[in-house]
Amino acid sequence: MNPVAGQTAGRDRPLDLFVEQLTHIDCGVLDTELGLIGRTWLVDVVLTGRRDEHGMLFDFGPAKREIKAEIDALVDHRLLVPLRAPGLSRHGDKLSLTTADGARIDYEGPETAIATLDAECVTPELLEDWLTEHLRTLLPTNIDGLQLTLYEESIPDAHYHYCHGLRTHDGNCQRMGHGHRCRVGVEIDDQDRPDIARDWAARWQGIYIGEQSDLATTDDAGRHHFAYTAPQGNFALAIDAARCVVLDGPPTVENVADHIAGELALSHPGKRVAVRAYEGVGKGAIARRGD
Ligand SMILES: Nc1nc2c(c(=O)[nH]1)N=C([C@H](O)[C@H](O)COP(=O)(O)OP(=O)(O)OP(=O)(O)O)CN2
Repeated sequence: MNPVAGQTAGRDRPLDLFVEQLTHIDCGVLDTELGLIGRTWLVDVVLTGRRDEHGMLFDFGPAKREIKAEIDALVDHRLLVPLRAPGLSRHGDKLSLTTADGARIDYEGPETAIATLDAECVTPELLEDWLTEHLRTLLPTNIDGLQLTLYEESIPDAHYHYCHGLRTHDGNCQRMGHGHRCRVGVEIDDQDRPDIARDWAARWQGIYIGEQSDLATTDDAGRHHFAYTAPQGNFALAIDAARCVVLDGPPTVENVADHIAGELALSHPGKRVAVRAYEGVGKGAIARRGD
């Protein structure tokens, strides 16, 4: 058979196009069991369809750009709210969650900072289905299948989850209550110390990192009330003070790394301390003391 004619005829055969780690979703999640928890999910995408006249299902350039942009717009740097979660109530911009252990979290933020889902609990599987429904309309007509897979970065050792908001950030990081799942590494006198990193990570599961100047008050129930106004709107959060770390400056990853290094320098006097803190996947800051 003429090979060119064969390729043209073969265009009717469906096949899959995949993009691994097309994007990362960094978000906060309200959860009846866990309270406010920072999450980072990697996203793989598989498209199923038939080749067009260029021999492609969907040019990687626009495919990656358009799908990532839509996922970012829908959930990245937002607080994900499962509207049927036990203990959750919503009045306008105000959300309140009483967790399974009786702690109460109050949150207020503009519509652009949250994503509401008709669910009791936010899971990667639920988000895969929800995002798939929203993304279908973007796809060219030669594509009839879309499969998203959300999963956590494989981190063999220490990692923690936190939420925060960077009031002065000109992008979506200004949204209070978005979060991350991050690895952390510690060296003392140039020796890797996974045991110390693990101890630190164990204390930082599900924390909120705030800035002192955004801490308006602490109430009689022991909750910190953070509040600020950023370009996207007014944000407020009331949450158990025991789940908060309050920094002198903005909760950037540089300041987080420096905070951990400072604490470790106090408990390891005379030693060289290095902390490698991540923010989500593949990026972060290294802070050193005692050099
Ligand atoms: N030097 C720093 N820059 C930024 C910090 C920081 O701590 N130090 N933090 C942020 C935000 O908190 C944000 O959560 C991280 O943003 P990023 O992952 O870059 O977000 P994007 O969605 O824009 O990037 P993608 O590559 O699309 O995931 C911002 N900057």
